[in-house]
Amino acid sequence: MLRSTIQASLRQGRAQVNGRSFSSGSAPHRKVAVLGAAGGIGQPLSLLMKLNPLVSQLSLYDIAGTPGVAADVSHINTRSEVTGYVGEDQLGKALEGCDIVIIPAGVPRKPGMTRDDLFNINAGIVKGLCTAIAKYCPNALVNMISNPVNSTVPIASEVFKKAGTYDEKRLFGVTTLDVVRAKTFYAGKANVNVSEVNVPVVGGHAGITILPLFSQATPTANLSDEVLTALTKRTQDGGTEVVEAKAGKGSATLSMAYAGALFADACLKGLNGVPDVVECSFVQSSITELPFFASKVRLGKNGVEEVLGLGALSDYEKQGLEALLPELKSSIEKGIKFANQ
Ligand SMILES: NC(=O)c1ccc[n+]([C@@H]2O[C@H](COP(=O)([O-])OP(=O)(O)OC[C@H]3O[C@@H](n4cnc5c(N)ncnc54)[C@H](O)[C@@H]3O)[C@@H](O)[C@H]2O)c1
Ligand SMILES: O=C(O)C[C@H](O)C(=O)O
Repeated sequence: MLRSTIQASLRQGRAQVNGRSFSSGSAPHRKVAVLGAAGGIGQPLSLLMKLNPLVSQLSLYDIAGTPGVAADVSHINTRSEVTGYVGEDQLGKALEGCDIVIIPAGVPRKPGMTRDDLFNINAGIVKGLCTAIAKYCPNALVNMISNPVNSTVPIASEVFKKAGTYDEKRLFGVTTLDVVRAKTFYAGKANVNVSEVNVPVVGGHAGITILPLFSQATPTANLSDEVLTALTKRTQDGGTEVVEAKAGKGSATLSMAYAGALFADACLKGLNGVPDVVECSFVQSSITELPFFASKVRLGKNGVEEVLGLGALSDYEKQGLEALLPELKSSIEKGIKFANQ
């Protein structure tokens, strides 16, 4: 995964693509943009994308502060060329020719807020950025990090539909942090090596809409119902745990940058033809009655290659699925309505 790719890059300047090893210079050209690159997530995410040998051009955009971030990151002796863009006038140049656009632009939560409380500010930011994506890089894969993801992804889809550029295979809500948390918390309770753990997390990205499927976790462990309930709640409240610990100074940034870099790396591998790249993501879906849903997704040369089903659920998980559908439905509808106002 990302860690081994980075290690390979640092040691040898080589990248693995589709089972073949390229020197960094001969891996396919890939331009990646980070929108919101000077922020709490944006800065460490820009650093991690600079370390990824699959990226040849790294475009860092924000409304302020990007020249400094770009100058700093650009001194790292890895493959990609870094350019900073600041202000709306430069957004087009930042986006032109992008293969992947990662969006962590927008305000984070403070204690006592829900992700939906961010809607009023972030919905407009996302709408503006997606309008520009439709114009300047309509074929890019979009990795949406800005909250509330359950609404910002539907907003993006409507903006792209209106522009005539919507391709459901290319739009992703980034839910990787939920998977990262579920793996970490599970490994602690199951007493297994965290690097070997896999746990699908489905649904959406807010409170009870986050549904970790610990019944499918590997390596298997015989955990009591009480422990499984506690693990589920901790995963659902992981973001709030960080918001409260930061006490008014924002939400998860470092773990999110890690998760965002993992997901972008998976998208790059898919684009480059690496087989069997599977990650959970909030995408257009028909596996439930809702138009968007997070589940395992197989990534390929055009983005989403296959949305995988939920698999067998425990009774507890079935109840969780029933309980999350109304909230997720209303968040999706809120995003769609906003985009069409
Ligand atoms: N999907 C997830 O799992 C996840 C995890 C953590 C945080 N988030 C979300 O990510 C977002 C960013 O969080 P953060 O901690 O980095 O916030 P931050 O305030 O530290 O950074 C946000 C950045 O966005 C920039 N920005 C604002 N408007 C912009 C615009 N129109 N164009 C480009 N850039 C713009 C700001 O200048 C700032 O640099 C929040 O909405 C947060 O809730 C999502
Ligand atoms: O919790 C938040 O507001 C940020 C993010 O969605 C997270 O899960 O950490």
